[in-house]
Amino acid sequence: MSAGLSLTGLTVSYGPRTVLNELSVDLTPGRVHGLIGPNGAGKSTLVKAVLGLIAYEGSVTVSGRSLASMNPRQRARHLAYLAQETSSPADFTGRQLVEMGRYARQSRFAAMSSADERAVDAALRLTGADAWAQRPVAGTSGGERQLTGLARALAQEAPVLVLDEPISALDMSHEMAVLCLLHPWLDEDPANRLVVVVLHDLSLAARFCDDLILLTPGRHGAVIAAHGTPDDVLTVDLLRAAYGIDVDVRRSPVTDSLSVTAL
Ligand SMILES: Nc1ncnc2c1ncn2[C@@H]1O[C@H](COP(=O)(O)OP(=O)(O)OP(=O)(O)O)[C@@H](O)[C@H]1O
Repeated sequence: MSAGLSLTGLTVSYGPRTVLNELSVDLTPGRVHGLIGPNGAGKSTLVKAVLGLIAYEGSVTVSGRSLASMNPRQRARHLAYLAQETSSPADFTGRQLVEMGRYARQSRFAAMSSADERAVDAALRLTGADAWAQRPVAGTSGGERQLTGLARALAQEAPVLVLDEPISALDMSHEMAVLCLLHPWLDEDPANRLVVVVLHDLSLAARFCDDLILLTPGRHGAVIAAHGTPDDVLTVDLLRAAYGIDVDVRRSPVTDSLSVTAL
C-alpha cells in the first residue's frame, strides 16, 4: 500500500475533448507538492478530478484507498480543498463558513463539539480570518474570502490539503503568511499529511514547494512534462517549452531558492 496520494492513468475529458491524458504520479507525505503550468493546461481539472468533483478515468488513491469507493463524507476526511473561488451560502458569516469544514467529522444533526470549536478557532487564528469571522462573507474582500476559505479547509483536519491558487487574491504579506504556514502544518504529522498547491508564481513555488509537477497541454490532453525538485523542473529549457517564452532562472542569494523572471 502506497502512503500519500497516487494518480494512475488519470484521464479527463470535457465532452469530446480530452484535457488530461493518462497522468500518473505518486505524491509522498511530508511534502508540499506544487502544481504549475500555463493557463488552461489542466491544473484545476486535475485538482477537481482528485476531489471527485468531475468524472475521470483511471484511479486516484489516498494511502492506498481508492477515492472512487468513498462517499463525500469519507472523502472529506481524507482531502480538504480550497477552490479558486470561495462560494458560500448567502448571509453566512466567516465563522459559519469555516464551521462547514467540520461537517465530515460531525454526526448528522449534531451540534458543534468542543473539538469542532477548537479546530475552527485554530484555523481562524492561523489564517487571520478571525478578524472578520463575525461578518457576512458576502461583505468581505476577495483576499479576506480567500483566507476564510483556507481556514475552512484547515478546520477540516484532513491529511491531504489541496489548494487551488490560494494566494491569487492576496497581498505579499498575506502571500507569505499563507505559504509560511504550509510546512509547520505538515510537520505536525509528516508521515500522513501532504499539500498539493497550484501556483503561478514560479519563484514562490521554488521557495515553498519541495516538489513541482509541471503540467503542459498537448494535442491529446495535458501531460506531466516534468516532476521533481524545483532544481529539476525550473530549467530554462523546460519553462520555454511549457510557457513559450524565455526566462532567466537564478538562485536568489537572499532566499537560497530559484528565482524565475520572464524575459
Ligand atoms: N467545465 C468545462 N467544460 C469544458 N471545458 C472546460 C471546463 N473547465 C475547463 N475547461 C477547459 O479545460 C482546459 C483546462 O482548464 P483548467 O481550468 O483545468 O486549466 P488551468 O490549468 O487550471 O488554467 P488556469 O491556470 O487558467 O486556472 C481549458 O482549456 C479549459 O478551457
